[in-house]
Amino acid sequence: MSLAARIDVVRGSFELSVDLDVPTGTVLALLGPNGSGKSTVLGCLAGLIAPRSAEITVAGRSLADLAPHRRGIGLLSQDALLFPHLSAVDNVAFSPRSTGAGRRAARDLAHFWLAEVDAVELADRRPGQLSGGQAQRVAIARALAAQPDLLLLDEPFAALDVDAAPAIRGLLRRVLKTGPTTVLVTHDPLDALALADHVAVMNDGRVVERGPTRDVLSAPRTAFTARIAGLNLIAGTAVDGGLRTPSGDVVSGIPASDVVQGEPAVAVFPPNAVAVYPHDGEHRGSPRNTADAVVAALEPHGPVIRVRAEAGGWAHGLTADLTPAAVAELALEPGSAVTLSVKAATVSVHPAATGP
Ligand SMILES: Nc1ncnc2c1ncn2[C@@H]1O[C@H](COP(=O)(O)OP(=O)(O)OP(=O)(O)O)[C@@H](O)[C@H]1O
Repeated sequence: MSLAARIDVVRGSFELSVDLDVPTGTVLALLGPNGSGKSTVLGCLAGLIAPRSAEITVAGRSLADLAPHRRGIGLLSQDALLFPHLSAVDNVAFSPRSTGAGRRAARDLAHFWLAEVDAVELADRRPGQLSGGQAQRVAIARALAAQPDLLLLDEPFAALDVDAAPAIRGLLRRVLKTGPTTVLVTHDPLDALALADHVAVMNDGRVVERGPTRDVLSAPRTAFTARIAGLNLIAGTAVDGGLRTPSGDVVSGIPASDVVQGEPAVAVFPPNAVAVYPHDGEHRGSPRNTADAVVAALEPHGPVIRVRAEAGGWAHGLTADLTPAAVAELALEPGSAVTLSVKAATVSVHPAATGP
């Protein structure tokens, strides 16, 4: 059941215009910052937000003029939204019942889906007796028991605590392998990497980059996507063995096979590929990928400290991940003068995006 959608929406001063194609049985992640329009897209697909104009087809069936409950769409949001007065199994049985299944058949189906999400032992509990993670398991079973043609997931881990989220992510990964065509809204690139075949990166109501998840997130072609993916990105023009920035610096790296010299290109590397030295001139020996900079900010980032640098040339805005011990040893603080060094072997060079 493939999805093809072209959606135009106006909400106050916000205008959104996107088109999406999701092949049968695959997962598309809509990735983007707050307010980029991800939930608006889901709301239009589900029929909960009226677009200015929209063409939405699932398996060739046009949905745009159908009421929400006639669209064959399952929606899972951050909150499980179970019926509080029904047991878990009756919550799951509700959708097959409402599409005409007999009581017995609906219960059998509900037990099957509760087993699929490792929640059989929760069958007789009311939602008030479930943890957030348990309730979300039941909600996933309920969404899948309806056998939707299209499944919409709206930040399904956002309301879970850090211990529960990985288990539910793993569970969804398992059930979506053979599951319906799915659109997942998230602002977390990890969710996209774990669950989605393709990703569409949204900013300000537009898709700014799209493609296979791994390709987009490991080799972003726009600064915007690089920031979301947590990577450093330098734009310029491809030259032999790297790229030349607008200020004339050459950044050495390993060009991808589709890079054409003289064409716009981007150099991409992770923050842990950036070495930081005291600014003593010692490391100037390397002819390229070394730059003087000033520490602009230091922020904890999981187990490491992310250092953001300011510089006059190509190194402006770079981030480097250091251990707390290294930050202490270098006595880094905002304003510290440093030298940054990026090994060419860690820098990949790709063609720059030419548009969404
Ligand atoms: N009911 C509304 N009326 C007018 N504008 C709205 C309404 N709801 C949302 N918006 C605006 O639409 C834009 C997109 O919001 P949307 O919720 O789709 O973004 P999002 O990418 O899902 O963000 P988040 O990650 O914060 O959920 C925002 O600028 C928001 O202010």
